[in-house]
Amino acid sequence: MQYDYLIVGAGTAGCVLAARLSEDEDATVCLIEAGGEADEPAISEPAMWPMLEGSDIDWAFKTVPQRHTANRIHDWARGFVVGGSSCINAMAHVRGHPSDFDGWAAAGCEGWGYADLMPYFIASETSPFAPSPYHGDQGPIRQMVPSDPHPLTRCFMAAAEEQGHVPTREHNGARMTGPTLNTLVIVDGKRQSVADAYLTPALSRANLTVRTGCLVDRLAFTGTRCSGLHLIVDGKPVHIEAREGVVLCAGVINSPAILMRSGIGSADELAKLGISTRVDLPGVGQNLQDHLLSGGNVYLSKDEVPFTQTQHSESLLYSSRNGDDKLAPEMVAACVVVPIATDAFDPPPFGEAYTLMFGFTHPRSRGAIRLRSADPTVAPDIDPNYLAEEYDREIYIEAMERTRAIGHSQAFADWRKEEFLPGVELNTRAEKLDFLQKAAFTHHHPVGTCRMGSDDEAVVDPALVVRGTEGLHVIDGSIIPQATTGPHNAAIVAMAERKSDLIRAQAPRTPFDPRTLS
Ligand SMILES: Cc1cc2nc3c(=O)[nH]c(=O)nc-3n(C[C@H](O)[C@H](O)[C@H](O)COP(=O)(O)OP(=O)(O)OC[C@H]3O[C@@H](n4cnc5c(N)ncnc54)[C@H](O)[C@@H]3O)c2cc1C
Repeated sequence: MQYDYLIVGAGTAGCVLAARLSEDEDATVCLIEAGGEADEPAISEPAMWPMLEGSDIDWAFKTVPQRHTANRIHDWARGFVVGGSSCINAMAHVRGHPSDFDGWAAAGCEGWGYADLMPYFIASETSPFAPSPYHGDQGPIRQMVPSDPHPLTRCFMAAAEEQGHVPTREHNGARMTGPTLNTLVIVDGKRQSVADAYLTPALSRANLTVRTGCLVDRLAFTGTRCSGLHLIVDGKPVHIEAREGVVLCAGVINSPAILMRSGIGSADELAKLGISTRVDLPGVGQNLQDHLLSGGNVYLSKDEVPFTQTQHSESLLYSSRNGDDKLAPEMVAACVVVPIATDAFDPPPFGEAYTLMFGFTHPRSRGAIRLRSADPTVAPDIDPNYLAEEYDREIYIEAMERTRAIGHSQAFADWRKEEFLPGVELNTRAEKLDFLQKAAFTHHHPVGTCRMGSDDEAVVDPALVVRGTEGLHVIDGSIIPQATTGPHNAAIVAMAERKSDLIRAQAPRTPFDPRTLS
């Protein structure tokens, strides 16, 4: 079997690539996915997303015990289905702060600054905020803002304002900082995955093939050129060839794992597993970083809490220490209309409590993905190294204190019966940290393990080609050099759009910064 392009992974990035590359009728494209079709009905029900964790469409990864979170093992969900993690995520559409992308560009990722990506953010969306220089109204990703917000959502935004946070119209426009309603990827009450938005409309093209149930083991090479893939299909090895190139879109855990199984990684580490080195690239799998949330600041409610009309979390508050929106906000808080706690605590029953979740946006701790075996069915070691850096611990404590102040505000007086978690005075720094170590959980935003850059440690260059190879591209959350302020789905879509232009040798869209208009 031979195609022009092989795309590994039908997740957020893979669906965009498959749709864009197959626009060229002369190019044959095969999209290869380990999971199955997205036929689980709960995928499209926005309120059901927490139930998808641990289900058949989740890879259900686990971290190694985390030294700085009470030696707890953290569950890491990742979509194992056409649509990937966009089928199981919380549907929040947050681009990130302009300085996130400008920081990447300044660090050697030429072409990936805010102005470079803005035309792609705009082209990828149909926004309720259009017309606006910040937004588009013709793109595949259709968004909404809750029209009848949950009563606790309204309280949260009023309480944040009471605490001095100036409201903002939306998170993806002129100012990110401040309480506002979440922009959500929900259409007519149903989740719109990136597969729904990009892949489904392209499926009738004769030059596009989607193969599900195919686990990519490793890459095939002719010299330094990546020329195909070795797959496992129904337990049997299958080889498939690429004339033009292979695009890895297998996500933050599996893209580096596939590279390492193919001999691209640290020569020393590969040798320990009996894998011969093709390219000695020690950066593969390194630079793992993730946003931590906390479950949390939980309150017992005076009245029964109504069930969500969307996905339980209709508002977000990004905030910074100095209130200056020119810099990326360091903290995030959200009002979730159900009780949320880790297994270190017994949460109150549904309907009787709500949660103010909080976290920090720019972790400095770095971890790694490491292969445990050359066998593709063995999950790698996942070590995010949570809270290893002092800055992360300090900002986490600050985020908790600021969020508790919001929770104790007058605006919540009609709902707040009592604080359930932490629920007691945490006086010393050690007490606060002890609580957070037990309450920490992932915000589901790991990135960084095939970092792009121009330096020797980078895995891909700014064209997103794996260093030391030809015809081998990576585009997914793994290439992000530093986490953005928000979740990453919107940024990965925009980056995948731009990468599609690069692969097709089309000139990238003209950079545009709407801030220069005001
Ligand atoms: C529970 C949860 C909630 C989240 N909430 C939000 C949110 O509200 N907003 C937001 O912006 N982001 C959110 N995210 C994060 C966001 O969904 C991800 O950052 C994004 O989808 C990642 O895209 P990707 O292309 O990097 O990888 P993925 O979408 O994970 O795609 C990778 C694909 O590759 C396939 N694959 C992997 N290995 C192989 C292999 N060896 N062979 C074949 N196929 C393979 C996988 O099955 C998968 O389909 C959330 C994530 C989760 C899990």
